[in-house]
Amino acid sequence: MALLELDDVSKAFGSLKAVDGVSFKVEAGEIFGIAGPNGSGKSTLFNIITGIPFGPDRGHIRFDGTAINGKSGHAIARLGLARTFQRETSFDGLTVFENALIGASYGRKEKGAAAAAREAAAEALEFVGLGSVSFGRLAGELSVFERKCLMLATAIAMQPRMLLLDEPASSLTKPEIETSIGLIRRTAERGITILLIEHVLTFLMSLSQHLLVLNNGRVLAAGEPASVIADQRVIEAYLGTRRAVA
Ligand SMILES: Nc1ncnc2c1ncn2[C@@H]1O[C@H](COP(=O)(O)OP(=O)(O)OP(=O)(O)O)[C@@H](O)[C@H]1O
Repeated sequence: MALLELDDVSKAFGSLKAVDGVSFKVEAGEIFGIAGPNGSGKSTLFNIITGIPFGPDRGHIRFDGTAINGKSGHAIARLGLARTFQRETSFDGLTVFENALIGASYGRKEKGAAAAAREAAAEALEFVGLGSVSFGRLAGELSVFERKCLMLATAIAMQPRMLLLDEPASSLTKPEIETSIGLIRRTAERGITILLIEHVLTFLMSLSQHLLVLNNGRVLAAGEPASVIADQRVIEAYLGTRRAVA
């Protein structure tokens, strides 16, 4: 059984069909990439999967067999589905550690939860390379790359089964993108299934086992990444020219 399954999912804003009859499955343990031109519906798709800030108008979404469409964002997160955002989001007036602790504390109610949350926050920050600045820096003082790492750490500290990453490479330099690729690969090696939206095609190609391309809210092509980017419809709609693929 797939970990995440979308069946004929749609979301409209007035007459604009932002996501239009999208179906796909993500298997446990894989990195599944989603590409598409600006405005093709990628972020809306993440919004309706996570219920933040809204669910789909129609269609079915199942996470590990449980129907999640119509559930609140909190309920979906508690099932083990975490996300990051396209823009770096953090509580800028709190320390790096306090930010990660918010993620780590989420939904924990067991005995010793506070200590376990602190341990999870510290481990996640160490994992993304922010261990040394946990207490000495406010989130608002971090660079764009560090803020993206903090978002990732906060999500990992929630100990999710699946992580939705919205354009993790945007605004990063080439060396930062390389570091980010390694980090996402190692996140998957922790057993976290990853659904990844990205514009940077090389980023998607080097990470994804499956690739899906959206255009005008619909699935244009899906499957093994090399064959998807060689698809003439994808080249025309998303990349513009054959040269852009190389
Ligand atoms: N809350 C909203 N209200 C109205 N229209 C919206 C809303 N959110 C998205 N849209 C529209 O839905 C379409 C899909 O937007 P979406 O942000 O999902 O695309 P995207 O593929 O993520 O684009 P980008 O790569 O530029 O982030 C766009 O036309 C956008 O303007």
